[in-house]
Amino acid sequence: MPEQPELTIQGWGPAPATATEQDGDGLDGALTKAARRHLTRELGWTPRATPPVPVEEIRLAPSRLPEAAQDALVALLGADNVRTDRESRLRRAGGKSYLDLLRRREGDASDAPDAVVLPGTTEETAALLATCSELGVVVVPFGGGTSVVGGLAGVDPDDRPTIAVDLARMSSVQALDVPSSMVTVGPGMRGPALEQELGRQGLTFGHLPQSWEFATLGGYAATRSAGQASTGVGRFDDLVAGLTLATPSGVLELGHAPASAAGPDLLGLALGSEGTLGVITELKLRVRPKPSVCSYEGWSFRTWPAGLAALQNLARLDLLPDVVRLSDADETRANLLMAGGAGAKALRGSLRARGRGDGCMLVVGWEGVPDVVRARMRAASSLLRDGGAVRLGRRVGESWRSHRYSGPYTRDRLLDGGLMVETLETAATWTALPTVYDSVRRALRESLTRGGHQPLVMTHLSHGYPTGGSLYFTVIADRDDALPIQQWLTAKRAATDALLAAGGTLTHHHAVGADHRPWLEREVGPLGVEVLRAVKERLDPKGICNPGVLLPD
Ligand SMILES: Cc1cc2nc3c(=O)[nH]c(=O)nc-3n(C[C@H](O)[C@H](O)[C@H](O)COP(=O)(O)OP(=O)(O)OC[C@H]3O[C@@H](n4cnc5c(N)ncnc54)[C@H](O)[C@@H]3O)c2cc1C
Repeated sequence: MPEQPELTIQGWGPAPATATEQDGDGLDGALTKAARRHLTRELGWTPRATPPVPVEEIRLAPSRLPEAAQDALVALLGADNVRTDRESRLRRAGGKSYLDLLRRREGDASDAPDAVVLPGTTEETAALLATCSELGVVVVPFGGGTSVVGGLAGVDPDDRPTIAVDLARMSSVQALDVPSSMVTVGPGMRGPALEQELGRQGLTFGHLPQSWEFATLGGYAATRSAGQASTGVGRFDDLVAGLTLATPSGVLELGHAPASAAGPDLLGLALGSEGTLGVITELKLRVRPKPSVCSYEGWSFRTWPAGLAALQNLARLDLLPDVVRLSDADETRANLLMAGGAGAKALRGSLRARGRGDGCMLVVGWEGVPDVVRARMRAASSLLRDGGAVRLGRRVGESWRSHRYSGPYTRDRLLDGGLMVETLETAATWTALPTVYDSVRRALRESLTRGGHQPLVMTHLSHGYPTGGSLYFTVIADRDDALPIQQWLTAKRAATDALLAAGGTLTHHHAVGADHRPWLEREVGPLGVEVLRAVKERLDPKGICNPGVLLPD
């Protein structure tokens, strides 16, 4: 089993996230002077050190796992693979949403599992699920722990003991079928390790979400993730050729041939099942040759509607680049202020000189063989110019590419400095996108206005499709230190109601989890919920598989 770094308990990254106080306000230089000025002025925020409590002070209740149940699990998996120690339980407590981070930073680990178990094979996992079903022990599959929708909350209406099933022991490549461009992997494997193995054969998988360093392949399948290059390579669900799902009622092997007409697609039931039907124990994934050319560049539109119209036109003609990321004016300004340095200053100056203000930045990326990349770039560039865009060049594209995993590290520092920072996402048709954009921004601004100051709501469109795209909102506000959880819950409720009313989907790639499940019926209808419930009842009759997520109460 390859060693993979553990994710820190109270924030992001492999090292313990403790607030360092070099400049006295917890920010540790995470903001440029210009960005700091912008945030203090816009948000009415006073930078202040609000570090997390020391990890030793996080409150953890004693394990409720009965001794007989623990003995049964040890008999199945061996003592090393059944853990009830403090550190193992704390590391599997919840995910990495803003609410998760707030709780952990305040010293609350009430959502920690009673034990952590590590099965090594599909057979062991199936036996584990059957045993837990008999014993009435709730099972929460645990991949990388990067859920941002409360997917690991472990809430059980019957308050039964809960174990986290960590898939870390199943994290290697099991087979590589080069002629069929298919790799078989364990669900606990992470992207960097997979890319390293594939790279030796001149291959790549290419699924690159911002959580890439820590999230697992099983987690991507269970949540229907989308990576930054999904416009080109497809969503994670497009990349799954088959999988094995161990359930309390037996094992399902799904997806055999490259395509099939043998009835409805059961593979689709497992994708996005968020641990409610069982544990994904093996994945067959589509891979492709490593691109010989990767070309990233920046463009600028005068306005957000002009950018949307140009992307819609590219989508219609099947000319969307592999990576597409159009930032609105607020996100563009914030990114330029955050970038600092001579390059960003010069760029702002040049845009202003052309009378475009900061504009709306578009980052595009093309990958593949040189002739094809060149032809696609030429055709798309001509349409972007026709749509009013000016080319900013490769430096802008490469700068985005080299910083694309840094956001969550910066977020920890902003939380240390007294800010609220969270994201949410949706997708809508090209027709509905402008209304969804306006409605969600309005809802967030109205619900988070404090002391006459509105929050900063920054948006980008990424993940383009022929029929529409995904909108990703980042919200920054002065934190209400007295009621921080309530502050975000109010805003989240308002934004979710707004996006559904305007025609957006409940979630484009973060999944439903515990946080979105009250709205699932509005997305799939009452009959849709009943169908999902019926499937769960057949596969998991005792309701032990992650009961707190996906399906509404
Ligand atoms: C900073 C940050 C950036 C992010 N960026 C993106 C992004 O760009 N794109 C994106 O799509 N998502 C993103 N996410 C969300 C998150 O990374 C994804 O949802 C990811 O797919 C979760 O994978 P994981 O291995 O961490 O799963 P976990 O968080 O461990 O689990 C997520 C859910 O899946 C279930 N599960 C996990 N493994 C299995 C399994 N083997 N079998 C059955 N159920 C399982 C869990 O029970 C849980 O309900 C981001 C999250 C963070 C914190």
